[in-house]
Amino acid sequence: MPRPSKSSTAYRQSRAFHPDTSHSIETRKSLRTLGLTPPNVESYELQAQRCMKQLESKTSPIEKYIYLSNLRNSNVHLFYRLVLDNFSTLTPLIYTPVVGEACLKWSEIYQQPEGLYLSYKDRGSLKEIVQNWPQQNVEMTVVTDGSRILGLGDLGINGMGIPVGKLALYTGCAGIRPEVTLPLTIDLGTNNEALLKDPLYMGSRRTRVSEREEAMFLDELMVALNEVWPGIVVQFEDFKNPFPALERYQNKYCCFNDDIQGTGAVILAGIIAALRNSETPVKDQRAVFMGAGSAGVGVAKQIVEYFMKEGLTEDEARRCFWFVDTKGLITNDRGDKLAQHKVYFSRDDNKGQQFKTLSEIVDHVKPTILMGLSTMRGIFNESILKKMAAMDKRPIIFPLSNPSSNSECTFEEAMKFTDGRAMFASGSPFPDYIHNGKVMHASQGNNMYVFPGIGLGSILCKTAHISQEMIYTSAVALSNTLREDEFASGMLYPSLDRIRSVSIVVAREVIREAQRQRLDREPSIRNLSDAELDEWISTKMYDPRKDNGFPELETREETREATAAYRMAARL
Ligand SMILES: NC(=O)C1=CN([C@@H]2O[C@H](COP(=O)(O)OP(=O)(O)OC[C@H]3O[C@@H](n4cnc5c(N)ncnc54)[C@H](O)[C@@H]3O)[C@@H](O)[C@H]2O)C=CC1
Ligand SMILES: CC(=O)C(=O)O
Ligand SMILES: [Mg+2]
Repeated sequence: MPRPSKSSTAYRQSRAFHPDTSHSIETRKSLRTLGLTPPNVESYELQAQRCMKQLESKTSPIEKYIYLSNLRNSNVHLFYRLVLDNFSTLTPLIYTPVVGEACLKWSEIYQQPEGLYLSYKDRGSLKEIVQNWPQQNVEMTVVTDGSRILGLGDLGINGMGIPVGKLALYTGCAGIRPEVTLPLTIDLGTNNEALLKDPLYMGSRRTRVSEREEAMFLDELMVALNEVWPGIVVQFEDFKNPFPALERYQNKYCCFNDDIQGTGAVILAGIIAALRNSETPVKDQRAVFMGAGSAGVGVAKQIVEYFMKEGLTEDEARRCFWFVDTKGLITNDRGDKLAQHKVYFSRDDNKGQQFKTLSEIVDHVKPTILMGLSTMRGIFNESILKKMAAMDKRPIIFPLSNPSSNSECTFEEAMKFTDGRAMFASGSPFPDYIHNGKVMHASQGNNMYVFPGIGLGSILCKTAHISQEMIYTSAVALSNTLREDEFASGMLYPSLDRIRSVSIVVAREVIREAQRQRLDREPSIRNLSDAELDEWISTKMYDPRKDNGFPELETREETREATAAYRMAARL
């Protein structure tokens, strides 16, 4: 992941160069931007103060989202510096939950493309269109078909907010340079009636293509991306049915599915931490999963792997899980044809009984772990939470659906109805809650803790593909970053304020696993110690605190070239 060289090409490729009030007079002179900004040279602190004031003046979350999008598009370095310095405050505005609202309103709030759109009617020419992207070098893309955006359903191309938000976190959390990231939305139609009728909707006005047509489209896309940018890391995001693509591509290209694998890894890390506080041994854990989709199954499979490492056979591990979907508990004799991904966890020990409601299922299973990946706000109601608290001293309760409006319960509900005993993690952030005079902090079990490090590690070691072992390793690495003081205060994940150092550890361990499996193609880092590797990784990370858009240049020729390029990029 090379930093842009000081040459003009790289600078022409940088996304958002605008005259910046932090540029020195010398820089302004050499850029010939003197006079194009107010005269004072400002410190970052002053710029940040103004930005935060403007942000605070916006009264609704969506207005704050729009403000921050405009800032990212007009002064990328200032935006990322602000994000890094105010991570916990700004992440909910650029990612979940507010990105959910942004996607719902995308047709109305649209101001700029934000990424690349490829339509079904473009098939046969995907490579040509991909080459229209103005950056020459792209190393990381997040692609969605918009068919399952968070828990909000099929939003068609309005799902673009998700690749944009995820890639902003790649830059914020893992220092992947913004100009090498590509938000990508494929427009394969939508089955969302309201969108099809909305005159402002900007996607194809057709229902979704068939699974087979989508598969063929993705085949062409993967070839196109890899021909234009060999080795590009592809993150699949928010596909309604993501399993076939993952199976087809995971050993062929450098790619992974965030909802299955990233979520699996991050929740495993939370479970590893929670089990340290549980009095129930691993072999006696019983997990009820509300929701049997890509995330639910991805999470459970990852935990099965962990339980096996803890000494259980695969069958013993698999039997610790009970899955619930819209039709109730998933059993072999329920009478419907199960989707392929549900078969592995389907129960055969229900003795002909069928269980429909979560309440019945909780009574039947007596779970120690309750996972929510169902998009069903409030399904972990007072009665369910009280049952969990009655059965276990420290019940593990993870309402993971996004955005907050879809969460199976809130932090407050979980604390109130379990008398503050639940070990809790949610997909979207929840405010602190005071229970019996003690401030309780909600852990956020969101894949944002791992995908940036997985992507960074994969890019840096130039892995041939992203193996399941690399994903599993990322979970263990994340769990190892939780400090004892954090754990003692009830947190299951490290503080988001040190997400960059967490991402370095995740990236390092991902690289180590790629090296063990000989998937890596960066021999120069094979013999580094962990400390040296961490240092090397950190030198490769974009740091907006050190980069305000224009480098110190050594020669007159470099300055002349970079100036010309800068002016072109800024359309000056
Ligand atoms: N915390 C995190 O990092 C992540 C959270 N998620 C969230 O998890 C949720 C699910 O995502 P996916 O599994 O990818 O979606 P999906 O569409 O593949 O699966 C949803 C599952 O929920 C079940 N479901 C829906 N309504 C139900 C009801 N009334 N009763 C019982 N089950 C019901 C469906 O049958 C399906 O099995 C979404 O809200 C998503 O935002 C997804 C990935 C990561
Ligand atoms: C976080 C995430 O990937 C989701 O909710 O889909
Ligand atoms: Mg997702």
